Amino acid sequence: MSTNTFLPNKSLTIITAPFSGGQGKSGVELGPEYLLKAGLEKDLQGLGWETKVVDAFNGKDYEALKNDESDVHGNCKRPNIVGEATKSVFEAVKAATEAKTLALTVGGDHSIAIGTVAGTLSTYPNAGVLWIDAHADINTPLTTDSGNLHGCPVSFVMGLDSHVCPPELKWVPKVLDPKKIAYIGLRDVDDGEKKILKEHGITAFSMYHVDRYGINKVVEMALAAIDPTGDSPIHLSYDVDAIDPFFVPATGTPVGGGLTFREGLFIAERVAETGKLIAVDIVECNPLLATQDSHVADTISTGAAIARAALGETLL
Ligand SMILES: NC(=[NH2+])NCCC[C@H](N)C(=O)O
Ligand SMILES: [Mn+2]
Ligand SMILES: [Mn+2]
Repeated sequence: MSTNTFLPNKSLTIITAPFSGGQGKSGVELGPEYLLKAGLEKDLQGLGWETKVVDAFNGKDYEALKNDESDVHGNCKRPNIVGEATKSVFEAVKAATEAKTLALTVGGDHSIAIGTVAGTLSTYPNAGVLWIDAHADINTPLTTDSGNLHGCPVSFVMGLDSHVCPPELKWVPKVLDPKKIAYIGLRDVDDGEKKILKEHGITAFSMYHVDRYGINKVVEMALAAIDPTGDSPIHLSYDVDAIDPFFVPATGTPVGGGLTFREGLFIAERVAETGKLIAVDIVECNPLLATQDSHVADTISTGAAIARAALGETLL
């Protein structure tokens, strides 16, 4: 029995997506390995979930392909491997959700959410997306300054500036309605992204709003925005850099002034409580960016704690 509206059983597919091609730094592909080594699967079984681990890439190693200098299209870096890897992630999430299991995808950088969000929406077209992040990740091939595709996943699933979409990403279904996403934790949003958020009327709560209203009110407002009628499944896409670098130091694009550890966990706890969560992404843990040993343990244990909270761990 499950207390989840959309799942007949507490059945979970853990999808590993060891991918770093959405940005330049090595190490974020080790996220899944570190989280699993820390006991994530056992912990989730302990919460009553029947688990299965699936490698989205079937053993294919994208790291060796990362240095191909010809893999560029306009401003976008490595569209070829991002296109291929995210397509595999899409298939894995689609299969997991179609099989009526909850899809927990462990990254990897946030570009993999091109595949996770598209996969979720293919099974549940009216799903709402909660995007927890310091960044909006809604740059398009035209607005991106860095060229890193982990800064662009939301724009691809929305189909923004699709006339300049790299050929390798043309497979991405343009399925995300701007009304069906809400952000929490923003504090480093590029000018072009601010314009997009405004133009499309996208619900976005920055750290200012967290301070202004408190995390509880912000989560309520975010949930109400993506699911006004109360019957949408929820996809939680969680970039660990939403949480302050004091707690999560080992991540590629840390930004100060973030969520506290408790605020970060509360979001996951509250989403679990809705009984409507059908997919989770945990991304951007990069153990190689630690400058002291405790940084790895802090970052990985926070990522694991978010996953456990989202899957029903409570304090009492
Ligand atoms: N998933 C992330 N950590 N994204 C960071 C993106 C940073 C910046 N806005 C960019 O587009 O490059
Ligand atoms: Mn981020
Ligand atoms: Mn992100």
